[in-house]
Amino acid sequence: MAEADYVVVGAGSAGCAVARRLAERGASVILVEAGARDDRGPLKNLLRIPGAIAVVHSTPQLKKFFDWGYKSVPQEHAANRRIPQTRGKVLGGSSSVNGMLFVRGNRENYDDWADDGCKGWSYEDVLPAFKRLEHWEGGANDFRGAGGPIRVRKQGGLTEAAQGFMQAATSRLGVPALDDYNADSQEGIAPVQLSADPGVRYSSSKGYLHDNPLDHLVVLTNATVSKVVLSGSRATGVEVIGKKGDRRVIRAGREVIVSAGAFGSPQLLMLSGIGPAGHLREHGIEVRADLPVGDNLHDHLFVPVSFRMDSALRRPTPTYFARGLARELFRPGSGWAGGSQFEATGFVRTSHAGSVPNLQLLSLYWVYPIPNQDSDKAVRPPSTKPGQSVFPTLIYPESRGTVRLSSADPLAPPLIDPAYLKVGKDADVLLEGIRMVREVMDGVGDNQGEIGPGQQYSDEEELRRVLPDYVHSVYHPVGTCRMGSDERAVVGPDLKVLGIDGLRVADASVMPSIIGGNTNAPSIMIGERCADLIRS
Ligand SMILES: Cc1cc2nc3c(=O)[nH]c(=O)nc-3n(C[C@H](O)[C@H](O)[C@H](O)COP(=O)(O)OP(=O)(O)OC[C@H]3O[C@@H](n4cnc5c(N)ncnc54)[C@H](O)[C@@H]3O)c2cc1C
Repeated sequence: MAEADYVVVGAGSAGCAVARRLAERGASVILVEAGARDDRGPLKNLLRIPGAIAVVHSTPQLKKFFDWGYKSVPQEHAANRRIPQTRGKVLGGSSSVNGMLFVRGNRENYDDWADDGCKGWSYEDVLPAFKRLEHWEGGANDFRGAGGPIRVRKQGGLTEAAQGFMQAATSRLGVPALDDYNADSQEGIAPVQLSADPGVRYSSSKGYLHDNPLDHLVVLTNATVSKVVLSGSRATGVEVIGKKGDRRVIRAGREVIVSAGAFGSPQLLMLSGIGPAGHLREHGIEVRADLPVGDNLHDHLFVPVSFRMDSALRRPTPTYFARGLARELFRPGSGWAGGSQFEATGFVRTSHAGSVPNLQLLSLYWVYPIPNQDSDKAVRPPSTKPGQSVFPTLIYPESRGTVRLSSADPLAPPLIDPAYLKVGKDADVLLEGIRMVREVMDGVGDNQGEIGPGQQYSDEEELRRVLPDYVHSVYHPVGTCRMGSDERAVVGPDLKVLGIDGLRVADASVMPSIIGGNTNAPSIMIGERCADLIRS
């Protein structure tokens, strides 16, 4: 029987960081991942070349190799849509398939966590981990780190369309042009920062596993953990199902760390008897700890507002993409596919903002499918001519949903209900965001008019009526194994599962409330912090 000091479940953003940092201290570690390797095989370039990810996401035949394939349950307040819940199922997890935007969030987010029962997670507490995980192209300073595993740089070569958006947003919204939104203040507009080198995605697996491999960090792929093995109230290992359906147990001498993500972690805890007692009994699962696992699911939402602009340059056609990718294969980092499709971002205030900006704006050289990506009737791409989209993004949703088991079968997908737009204020913020984007982009550069949602929806009430069809998930689910100190908590501030020894959760699922920005860097930070906590 295989055994290690620590068994880490899930080689995603957080899991790679925890496993690496524990192994660096000399501990034996087995990292168990349900997906395949990302550094071998004929498809590896699709994950390495930054711009290739757009091809993966728009080609179902390719996406199925790297994605769990989840969809939400029908969303009552979002036109009953089953909205895709894309999650990386590959080494690196979602950091291998994401948009590479590197954003820490607002410093107040972490102070709020600390005030909400998460002692040790204030901004001052988490800053050292954020600095340690990165290699920032600008070098180390009071806020940024150098020499860490994840390379971070600004997107270069911005199109004129993006520059026009940035200038108009700063002047019309009265916010500063920022040099670094991951430094002292987030409020303003700036080029995006990417977890990438020119031509190379810096997923968690690339930074923590492949760049400087450690012999005593054993990585198992194509191995799905079906439950945490408990002896009384102590976790002693995990049960793993191999590619051919074979089952075996891997023992953990010291601890099991679950880093299976905001859907995988609650599902695995529930399969192991840790979750809402009534729900577990419905599925015939013996209750080991009655905890609110799977509650508090929340996610960011955006609405693409797209404009026809020749200055956005890129053409969403297969030939254009094939040429761009071919060029990257021979000269990495030399063309548009060596970077991201996202160009600029910003954090601004709607009338609903409290003490921090509550709307993220994101620009990319791309026109989005209309009305959405999951509709059978979607027009994709709506134009083969160049265009720019600006996303007003709801970063502090008030709606809360759940993750539940559909079955006690560990290979069955969980029931994911983000309850999008359940709280009316979430729609109000998005509608105001659309209005702001239209004001910013009015007459900018060579803007030839709005393609989507379209000027036919200029009336506010009309736009409110169709909004449920136009919202997209940013794929930032969090909160389902909430960290805290009260009855809402699943893990304590030390990330230990309450009532169970030798078991921690470390990934986006522990966030008590979502941060104001993209969630990859914070998830890696949680992995780093978990390793710190185990040491102390
Ligand atoms: C399409 C997309 C675009 C995104 N764009 C951005 C972006 O540009 N910037 C940003 O900051 N964030 C982005 N995100 C979000 C960000 O990537 C995630 O928040 C982050 O990766 C979450 O990290 P995690 O460690 O919680 O989970 P994950 O990285 O998802 O890792 C979980 C891992 O656990 C594995 N796993 C699950 N269950 C089991 C099991 N039972 N047994 C074994 N292994 C298991 C999974 O296969 C996966 O590898 C995006 C996400 C997606 C999907």
